[in-house]
Amino acid sequence: MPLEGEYELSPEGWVRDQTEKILETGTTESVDIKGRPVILLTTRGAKSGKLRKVPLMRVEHDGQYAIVASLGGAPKHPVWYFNVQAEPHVELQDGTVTKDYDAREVTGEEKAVWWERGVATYPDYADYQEKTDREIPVFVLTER
Ligand SMILES: C[C@H](OP(=O)(O)OC[C@@H](O)[C@@H](O)[C@@H](O)Cn1c2nc(=O)[nH]c(=O)c-2cc2ccc(O)cc21)C(=O)N[C@@H](CCC(=O)N[C@@H](CCC(=O)O)C(=O)O)C(=O)O
Repeated sequence: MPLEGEYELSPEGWVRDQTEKILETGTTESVDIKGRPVILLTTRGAKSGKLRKVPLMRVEHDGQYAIVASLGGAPKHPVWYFNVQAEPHVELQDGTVTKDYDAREVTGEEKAVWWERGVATYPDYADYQEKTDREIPVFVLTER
């Protein structure tokens, strides 16, 4: 059951541009970061109830995805992290396909495995973790 409601795009210019391009072209393959693939996550705003669309790096394994709340190694979690904590039902678009997922924050050994997969997909994640004391959270998404 897809998430219903009006959505708002990021106020962050370059992110908004990439999100708009994905929406215009209908595929996440229309954008990339340093040649690495991107997915589009839709979350329910924890306060506004609005749908929030955020592009994230594509980290996939056997049909499951990881979403990494890196925010470039900033000291604070991205706002979408709190949205997903509040409402784990999210939508993820990969290419032209959008499906519903349940998000679960992972820790310990399970997180280590997914973190490696993330760094293998997008090496900058390792640099981001280096530059902050904040432990960068990871959610694993399982299709509903
Ligand atoms: C700027 C802020 O965005 P954010 O949710 O903190 O997310 C910051 C970034 O993570 C987000 O811009 C990502 O898309 C950036 N980003 C990545 N960010 C990552 O963290 N990890 C990635 O792997 C990643 C990859 C990526 C690839 C392409 C691209 O274009 C962007 C990429 C935002 O949208 N704020 C809104 C509010 C958003 C919101 O969810 N509001 C909640 C209220 C939340 C609250 O106040 O508690 C609501 O509606 O209820 C605003 O200020 O109006």
